[in-house]
Amino acid sequence: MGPPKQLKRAFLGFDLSTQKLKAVLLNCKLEVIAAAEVKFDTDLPEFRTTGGANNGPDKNEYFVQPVMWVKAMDIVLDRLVMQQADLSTVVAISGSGQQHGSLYWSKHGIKTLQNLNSEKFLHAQIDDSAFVVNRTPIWMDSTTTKQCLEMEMAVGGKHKMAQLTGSKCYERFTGPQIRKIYQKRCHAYEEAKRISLVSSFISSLFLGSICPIDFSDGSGMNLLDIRKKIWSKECLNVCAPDLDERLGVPVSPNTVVGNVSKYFVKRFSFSPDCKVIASTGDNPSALAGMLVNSKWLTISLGTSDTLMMSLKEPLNWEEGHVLCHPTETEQYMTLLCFKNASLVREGINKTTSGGNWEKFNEYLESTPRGNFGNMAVHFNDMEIIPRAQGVLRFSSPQIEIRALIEGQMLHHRSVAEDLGYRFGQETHILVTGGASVNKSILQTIADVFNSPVYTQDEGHEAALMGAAYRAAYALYLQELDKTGTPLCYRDYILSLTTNKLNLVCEPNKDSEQIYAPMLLRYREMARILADPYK
Ligand SMILES: Nc1ncnc2c1ncn2[C@@H]1O[C@H](COP(=O)(O)OP(=O)(O)O)[C@@H](O)[C@H]1O
Ligand SMILES: O=C(CO)[C@@H](O)[C@H](O)COP(=O)(O)O
Repeated sequence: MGPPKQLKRAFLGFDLSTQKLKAVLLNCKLEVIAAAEVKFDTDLPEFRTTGGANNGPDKNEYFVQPVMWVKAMDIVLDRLVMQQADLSTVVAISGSGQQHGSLYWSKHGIKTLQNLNSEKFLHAQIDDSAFVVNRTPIWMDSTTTKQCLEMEMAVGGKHKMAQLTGSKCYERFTGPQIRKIYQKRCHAYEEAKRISLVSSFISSLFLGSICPIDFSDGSGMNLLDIRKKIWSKECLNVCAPDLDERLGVPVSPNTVVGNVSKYFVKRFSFSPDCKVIASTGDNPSALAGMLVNSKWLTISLGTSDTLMMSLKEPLNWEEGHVLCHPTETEQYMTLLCFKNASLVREGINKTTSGGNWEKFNEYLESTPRGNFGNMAVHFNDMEIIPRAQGVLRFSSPQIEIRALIEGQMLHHRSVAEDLGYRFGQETHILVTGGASVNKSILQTIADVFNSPVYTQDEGHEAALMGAAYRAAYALYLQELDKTGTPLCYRDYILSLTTNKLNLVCEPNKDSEQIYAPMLLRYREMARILADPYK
């Protein structure tokens, strides 16, 4: 006799971020029982990505062929099966997707998705013909300045846009990107029957039909009224015609959107009762995976560096983003995103240390905090806040590396402080993402922010864990006796698992003394580089 049925329940989470597709299978105690990943640059070289993206012919143009993500899903599922993962025990699936990217489904693509043949790979069916745009814009793209201005002007200015949607128009946000496609490729826009975000695309694959967009990731589009949680008619009208029918109705991130499609039942032995939950953006998902209260500052060092906090009420920020919260659905979260992040660190690691992070850290640690006042700027790509491009470098590897890491963290702190954040010993910072394994970088964060830095014990990134946790919670809500009062997300997840936090670094005593004057100088440097237009 096997274990009782209840104990065999498993939750499956995906994270389709910039550089990889990751999958994790959790048991009923939310312990990891299998995990797999597909790295786009090396596992799918035929798509010729660098850091998960393709460069377009225009300056600051970035795209991805959506079939790469479909193929990655075939491979990651096979890799889970190769680890003997029993997918028949999965009771709920959810995902986390890089934010803002959009996929444009053809009529044929939607029909194919609804009638998948389980004898074949997904990518052999959901191929180029499933999408009317095969160079799908991703978050790194910043070629929509014109569309941003047009949209802001039409709704009454950038403050009005920010008040309504949580952000002024940003080039990578989906609304301006959709408008650009409508203007430049009008025929393709007309042929697009539905538009998915990367997150809702993940759930669509499992559902076998187009899945709605959730409020939280939907807040990264400049199209959603974040207070009413419906598409803003004003924004839709200034973006592109008949957009509401292409987007569908937005839903709560806790929504059970349906059962897994027959394709997965036949090909991977999923139970026909397995539920598909709306997926969300990777930053909201990271916040869901971190399980800390609203007093914590959370930082993700993925391809982008992001700073996030939970919020009870929306703020009216001039810069940065306010999104609907992914788990406390009446609440909000703040997000600051910096584009020149891991890929810049990786580039400098290659040129100074032959790609060896240990050597990189030796250089970093061989220089004193404050680096004799030397601070670098590495806005290789157009930075998001401020909108600035330009580089200031140093010749010795020791000075160069400390100037880079301190410069990046000073930049993050100065932008956050300009928006009203305050940091100090009472602030607690939890860090996740690929670069969070690097203790020397974490020590620099502790010093520059003058705050203790923690990591989670999971061994897997928060965005990925957040996807599987959210699947478990949405199912709990659905299964709950209608008369019962549900636990909130955090209490429910913490009733099944503990949040093991490791204190990794504490700030040195003289941190504030060293970095306060550097912060002032850094602000000035970033201001000089900032594009005068915005
Ligand atoms: N030891 C390390 N030190 C610093 N950065 C690292 C280290 N290991 C991995 N990284 C960085 O992590 C990044 C990938 O992070 P990840 O969170 O997986 O990205 P994403 O989720 O955006 O695909 C890489 O670009 C790499 O530079
Ligand atoms: O644009 C944003 C957030 O607004 C990025 O943070 C993307 O969501 C990509 O995330 P990572 O791949 O860096 O995690």
